[in-house]
Amino acid sequence: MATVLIVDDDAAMREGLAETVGDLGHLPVVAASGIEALARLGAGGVNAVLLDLRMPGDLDGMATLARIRARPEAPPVLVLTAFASPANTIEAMRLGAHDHLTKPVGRADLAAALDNMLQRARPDPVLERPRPPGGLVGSSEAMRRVQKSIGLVADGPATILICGETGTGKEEVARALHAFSSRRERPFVPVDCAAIRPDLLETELFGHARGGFPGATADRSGAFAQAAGGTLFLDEVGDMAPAMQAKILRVIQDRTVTPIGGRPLRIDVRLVAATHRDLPALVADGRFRADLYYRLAVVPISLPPLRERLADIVPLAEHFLAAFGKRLSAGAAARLLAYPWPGNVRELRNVVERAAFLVRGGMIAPEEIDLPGAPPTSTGDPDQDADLPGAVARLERRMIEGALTAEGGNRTRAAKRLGIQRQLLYAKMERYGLAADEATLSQITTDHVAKADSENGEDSGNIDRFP
Ligand SMILES: Nc1ncnc2c1ncn2[C@@H]1O[C@H](COP(=O)(O)OP(=O)(O)OP(=O)(O)O)[C@@H](O)[C@H]1O
Repeated sequence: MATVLIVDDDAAMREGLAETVGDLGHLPVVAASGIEALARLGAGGVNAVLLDLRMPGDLDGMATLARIRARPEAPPVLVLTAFASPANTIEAMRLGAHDHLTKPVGRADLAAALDNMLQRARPDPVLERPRPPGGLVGSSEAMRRVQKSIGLVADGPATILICGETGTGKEEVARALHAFSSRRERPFVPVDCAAIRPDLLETELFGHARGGFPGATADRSGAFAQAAGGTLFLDEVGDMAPAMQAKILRVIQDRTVTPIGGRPLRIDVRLVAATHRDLPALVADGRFRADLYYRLAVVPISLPPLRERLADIVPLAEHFLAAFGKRLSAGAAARLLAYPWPGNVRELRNVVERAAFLVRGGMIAPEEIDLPGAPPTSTGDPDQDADLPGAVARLERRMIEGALTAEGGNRTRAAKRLGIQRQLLYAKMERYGLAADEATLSQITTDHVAKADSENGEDSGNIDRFP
């Protein structure tokens, strides 16, 4: 049995969590604020902490997390929030959170997280001022995994390899790695290795000395020197010619670069590389050096294509439209959800920005979304749209929202009402961005559901207690 400190300013949530922690065989102790939590920790004996992020007062959840993790022998901290954002996910992981879960947290998820955190604690607290918010939009499971990885590795020295189809946001991830690292005040220098002629790439990366080759009339610093103290982003590294691959490998091994015709310089640069190619396949074909691959892929981060993270489509579109002060209609959102996005986020951005430029009103209608191969069809009433996948997606989303509302947020009963398995309901909620839909779910309180559950005599092992 472990002693688990629950820190939440919401009494109902605190008590609901305490009950579940007790049911799971542990001893819950509660604190209503960060100050109270620190005082309780000072008394000793706490094995793990469940921490709400959004708390009033000077010591909010993030500051409390930093203070807890700065303690000697800090217990592991699981962050729970109804307001997950890319920035607070990355920041919490960077500050040493064991994990970052969005409320509602199901009993099974809580049990698994507690088991896991009680088995191993992460040391190495990092105490620094808050970071700028990242530009990485997305709350799909895949994107949250990426955000957590960024938080875990941003401050370290490891070389990162980001893989993903074109337009999935690899450069955006590289920028977030830099923005959340201790190097953020220093330059972030991107170099697109595929866009620069092979014979010019060496100068571009390493620079040259005056007279280093005919026509070199002055010294020129390369990208490695320009990124000193910061991050060098080598995009499309899979397109690099073999000779250049050998040179980059040498730079990584020796931590020095030699400008053409110049003397070796020691460098302090964090290297982040990206490719849309299948590098292991290129290695197998002998077209990419295996030794360089292993040096680059110390920490691999994989970005799935947008069609596999449907929950990100509407938030991304809204994010791009917000710059124009415009919004998506439900019908337009349904059309975006039904399209496969071969060009990924870049294509989505182009499509919605084109609509924003061309539409005078504040709301983008379905027929104003111009998608390749899908003739715009609408009478203006979303229900009259002729595109079947869009209409089906819209109906499905509406039915799920209706069932969740009717069942007070209880997913087990909502799934029953809809006649589908609970797992399928979860998948669909994720797909339509309903899992993170605060408006729908965060208003439903713990005791409301706990009461409904007890009235219905549900098996508590199957019930999500924290809607
Ligand atoms: N998660 C995200 N949040 C906000 N904007 C994003 C996100 N992902 C991608 N974008 C935007 O989509 C566009 C394409 O992203 P990016 O250039 O990072 O993709 P990429 O994978 O590096 O593309 P390529 O393979 O062509 O180099 C950019 O305008 C970027 O700002």
